[in-house]
Amino acid sequence: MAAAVTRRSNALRVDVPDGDAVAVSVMADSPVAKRGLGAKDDVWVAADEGVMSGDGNRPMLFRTMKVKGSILHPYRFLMLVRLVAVVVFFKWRVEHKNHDGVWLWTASMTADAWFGFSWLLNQLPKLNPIKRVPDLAALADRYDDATLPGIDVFVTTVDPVDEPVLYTVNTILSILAADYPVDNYACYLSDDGGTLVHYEAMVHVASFAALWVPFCRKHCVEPRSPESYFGIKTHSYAGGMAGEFMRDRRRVRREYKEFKVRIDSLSTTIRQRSDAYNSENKGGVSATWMADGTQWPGTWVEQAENHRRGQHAGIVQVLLDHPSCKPQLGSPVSTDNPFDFSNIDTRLPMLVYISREKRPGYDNQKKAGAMNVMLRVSALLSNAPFVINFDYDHYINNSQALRAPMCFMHDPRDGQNTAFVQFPQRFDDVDPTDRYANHNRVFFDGTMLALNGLQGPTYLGTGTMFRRVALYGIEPPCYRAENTKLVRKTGEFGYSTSFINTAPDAAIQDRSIAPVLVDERLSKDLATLMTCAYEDGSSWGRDVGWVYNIATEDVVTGFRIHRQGWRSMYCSMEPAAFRGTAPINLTERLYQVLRWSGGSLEVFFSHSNALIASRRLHPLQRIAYLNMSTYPIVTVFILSYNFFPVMWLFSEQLYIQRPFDTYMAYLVAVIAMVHLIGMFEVRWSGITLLDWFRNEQFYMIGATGVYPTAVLYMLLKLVTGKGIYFRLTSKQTEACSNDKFADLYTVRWVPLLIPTAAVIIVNVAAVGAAIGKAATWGFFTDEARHALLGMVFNMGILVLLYPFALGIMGKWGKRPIILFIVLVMAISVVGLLYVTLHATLPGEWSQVAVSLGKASLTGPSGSG
Ligand SMILES: O=c1ccn([C@@H]2O[C@H](COP(=O)(O)OP(=O)(O)O[C@H]3O[C@H](CO)[C@@H](O)[C@H](O)[C@H]3O)[C@@H](O)[C@H]2O)c(=O)[nH]1
Ligand SMILES: [Mn+2]
Repeated sequence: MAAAVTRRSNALRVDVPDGDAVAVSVMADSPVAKRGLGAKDDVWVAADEGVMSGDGNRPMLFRTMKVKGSILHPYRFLMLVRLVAVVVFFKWRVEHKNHDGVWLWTASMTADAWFGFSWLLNQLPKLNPIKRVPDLAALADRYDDATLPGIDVFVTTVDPVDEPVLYTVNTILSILAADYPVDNYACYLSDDGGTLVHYEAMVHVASFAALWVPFCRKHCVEPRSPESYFGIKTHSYAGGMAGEFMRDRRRVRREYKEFKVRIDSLSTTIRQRSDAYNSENKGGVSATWMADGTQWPGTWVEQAENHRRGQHAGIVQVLLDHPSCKPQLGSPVSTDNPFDFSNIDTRLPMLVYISREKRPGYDNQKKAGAMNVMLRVSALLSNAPFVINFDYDHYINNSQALRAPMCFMHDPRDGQNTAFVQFPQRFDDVDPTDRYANHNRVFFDGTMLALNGLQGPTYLGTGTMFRRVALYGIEPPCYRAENTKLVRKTGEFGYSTSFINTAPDAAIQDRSIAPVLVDERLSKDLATLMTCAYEDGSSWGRDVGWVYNIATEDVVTGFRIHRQGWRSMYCSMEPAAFRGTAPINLTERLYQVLRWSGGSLEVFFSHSNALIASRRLHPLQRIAYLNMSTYPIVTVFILSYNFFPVMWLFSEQLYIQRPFDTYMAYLVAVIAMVHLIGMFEVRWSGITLLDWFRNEQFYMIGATGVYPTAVLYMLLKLVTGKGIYFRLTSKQTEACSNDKFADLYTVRWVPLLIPTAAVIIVNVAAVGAAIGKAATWGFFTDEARHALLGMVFNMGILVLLYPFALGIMGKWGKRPIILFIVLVMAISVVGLLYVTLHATLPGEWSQVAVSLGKASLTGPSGSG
């Protein structure tokens, strides 16, 4: 297998222009081989790792990189400078209290204090970014395939329509074809919808995999999700059988097309079959029938008692048995087999379909609940010491990806105390300019590398490998007494002794998977573990497994693990380990951010508040979690500032702070410094300026509409005690239509869009009013200058909200010029209106403002 690890450098490049015609050209170097370890880097340098810890002959399995001094030192220095500047600014403001507008002054002082504080929370954890690169060659030297530990792979899905089955089957195929010893991992699909569609899709997957997986192995195909693989026009080919490769590829492609047709028609097939059975069996219920003529135990097409979404039995089906430990070579070419797999191991890893029991009256706890059931069920079937989880739409993009986390878990330095390895999330099918910052690079390449230098990245929900015992709530070895019991109190893990008995084995980190026989007793045990009632009175959802009652189960589950003193690692690898899809529709994207921000606040008001965590939490990690659970609050102040220009419409001049010019100078300085620091972050995280700018824009969009909603929800929850209902993020609903980005141009109006739209209107009006004022007073007066300075602020907001404006224009958004024309027209109308109204009713005008806010109005003479 070492051949797969050290790739050949003499690769063939196969161009597939169109259809089945394939052209091959020889390339000097495969791009895959070039990237990775040896690449020269002008930002990251190897950290001095001193003398190797642990026993001298265990090699280090990953390399640590830090930001080189010439970037890091000025970056840190700037943070300090800004801190001082903010303090000085604050002091100055206190010394220059605005006596004739005290309320406004006090409010803005409070806002600025919060801005300063939250900036500090956000900035402090970024003092020491660290990148870690797994060394797969070192891992291969140390562990041959037989000694690599077992892995249970979990995939979750709910609805075959909202979460298109095609994504799920590709995810599963990429897992089955991964480059990891096939008898040492198992793949589980949890289907929370309990539909026959998913089950039969898995039956088809199991049979198509018998072709797809050997094909991938034979020709070292990458990536191993067929949809992405066949979507790529150019392939680097690392094998020596170009001609055969092209023939095989063409055939597999044809088979894949047929496979897709079968998948697409599943719901029709099932409906037709069921109709046929149901008409035979007149008078009975309208059941949904399986291919073998039995009734499907899950949900039915025509929902019925015990067969509906929230009410059905639990199901476990082993679709592919655990393979034997000896390779099974395929057969050579023959009349009915066009593929030569005679040198290829054709075994497939274990594949299991699960749908947990659903009963009315039980909160199913969404993804967290599903994960916990998988954790228990897999314990009886494979009980691997490591588990990795994926959302239905996140496939393995780099077939080596399952090996990489082992470099961290088995490293002599802190491997034993590493609870999970998080990978960055990368996305396909995002519009080229990434209008809604779906790639989230600032977060994945900035924030996470910063945490990596502390106690480790947070758990992000998908693409994460866990140590099973860490999920069981066990403490890390560094804080664990020699013979700690795995189960601390009776009932903690629930009442199944079969399950509890698996725990000690799960703790053996080198354990491989031993096949089990699913007999009647085991089936009964599995059924018990899947019931809703199983968790009653146990610690599941709190101290054991994925954490419940928080809209974002991921951050809080990671937090519980960090709180116990475990660390985590962020794994950077090229090509990206996994890839997924992201919602490119504005409304869907906002709902996603709403869930994240609402979930964050819920964490703050729960027993998972970072302030009360034990001392095992790294001090800066604590600050990071504090930041993560309070960041939406800032919206209260941002929104107030954004609506503040309303005052400018009515008053001639209104000062938050005087002297106004000094105030502006300070303001510009502290804001500029934030962005200067941001530029350093752009530099060390390696993102583009566009990534950074999109992030700024989307932050403002979130802060005007989503975060306020999240804060409101949180207040409601605190008052009423009722949790938040968050719906599933549906992605790429138009995946099958001709326009790949059609979703970008669909507007779905929801109340969530209103506040941001209002902010846009207010600020457009304010720009108009500013121009109107300047025109009334003459452009070169002090007053006009102030009005125009304010206008810069309005324009800034509008630039940040630009993607939102495009979004609500729907398909008109394809022609941004329309937006500019509307903008200019709106500004002119308001400007003209101001001039005319000012000329006719100047007196009452100011009265309105006075009554509105008891604000101080400075007469034309009162400039600052
Ligand atoms: O009752 C449920 C609801 C969801 N899911 C699965 O959970 C995953 C998350 O999906 P979704 O709820 O749509 O959230 P996303 O916004 O797509 O996901 C991001 O945000 C979530 C919450 O922070 C994380 O759990 C995810 O891993 C992360 O990718 C999907 O695979 C779903 O199939 C279930 O299994 N059961
Ligand atoms: Mn997802």
